[in-house]
Amino acid sequence: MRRTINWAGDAIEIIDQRALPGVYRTLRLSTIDELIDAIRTLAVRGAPALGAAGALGVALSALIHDGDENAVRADAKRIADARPTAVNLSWGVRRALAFLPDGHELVLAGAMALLDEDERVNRKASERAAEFVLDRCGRRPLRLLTHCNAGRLATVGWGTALGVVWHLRAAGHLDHVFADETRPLLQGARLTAWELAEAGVPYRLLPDSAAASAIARDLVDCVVVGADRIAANGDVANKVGTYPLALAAARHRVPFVVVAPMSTVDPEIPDGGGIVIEERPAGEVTEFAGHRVAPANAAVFNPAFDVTPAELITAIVTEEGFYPFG
Ligand SMILES: CSC[C@H]1O[C@H](OP(=O)(O)O)[C@H](O)[C@@H]1O
Repeated sequence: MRRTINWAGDAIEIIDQRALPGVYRTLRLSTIDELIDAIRTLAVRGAPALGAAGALGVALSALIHDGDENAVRADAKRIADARPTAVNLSWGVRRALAFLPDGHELVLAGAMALLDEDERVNRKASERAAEFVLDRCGRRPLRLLTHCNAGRLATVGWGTALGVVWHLRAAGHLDHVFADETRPLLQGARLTAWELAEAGVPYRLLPDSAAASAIARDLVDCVVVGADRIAANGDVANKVGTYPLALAAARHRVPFVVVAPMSTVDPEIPDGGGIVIEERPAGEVTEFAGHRVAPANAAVFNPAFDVTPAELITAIVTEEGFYPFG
């Protein structure tokens, strides 16, 4: 299956996620400005995919600026600053920068190693999470609820939360998936539903505001989501709307499981209070499909993420085990 992001000779190639589900197209990003625009407009998105974008961005800059390390480091900072919440973006930039003194070829090799590692790590983390879900919920056809898109489109390949779906489906233990549409950019309706349909997995799309009712009405066996930054104490930043899901799951004793690679853990941040939450443009809320749905100049609160406290999370599952360790 095609990677969500890859190197293509002298440019970065991505699946343009803004166009899905209606149009499947790829974009070639040949400049740093094109890459930064793709990150900011969510043509490429999702923490692990952003890690790959950061690493490949440094490789592209090293190719463009051939030996001018200061120019590459300036580009690297611009790339890392493109979106503040997912730790993977700056992590991917740092991983590639470590090879800068060795020249472009080795920077690219370092970036490609990160891409190769991503799918392996996601398969391991999601396999571990699927086993946890079966142990907790029973080895029977399960009804999962997920939020936003934490599938292969959010990673280089395979996915994190949706990686659990692939494992459970293969084992015969999946009934269906409830997919939150995930306003305002509709990653659930546009991307998760598209991935599930492509894979032939039964799903039901729901408004975010209906998710707590689905849980309250005993329609959900387990909530499984991804993450963008995990603080040292296990507080999790993820797409806005995750925190209320965790509240509803806790109230109704439904397991709430976070699946993420260790690269999404930020040990430098002691708790969720230190995670920078990206604020996005008002137009994402006041317009829908190009039509204004609110009064002109309406004041808007549009955080792209929220923080779920560790005490509301049943398990954070990584390729290395259950975080926090010990
Ligand atoms: C597997 S990371 C996916 C994670 O990233 C998404 O945010 P965005 O679409 O803004 O990049 C969302 O928080 C997902 O859970």
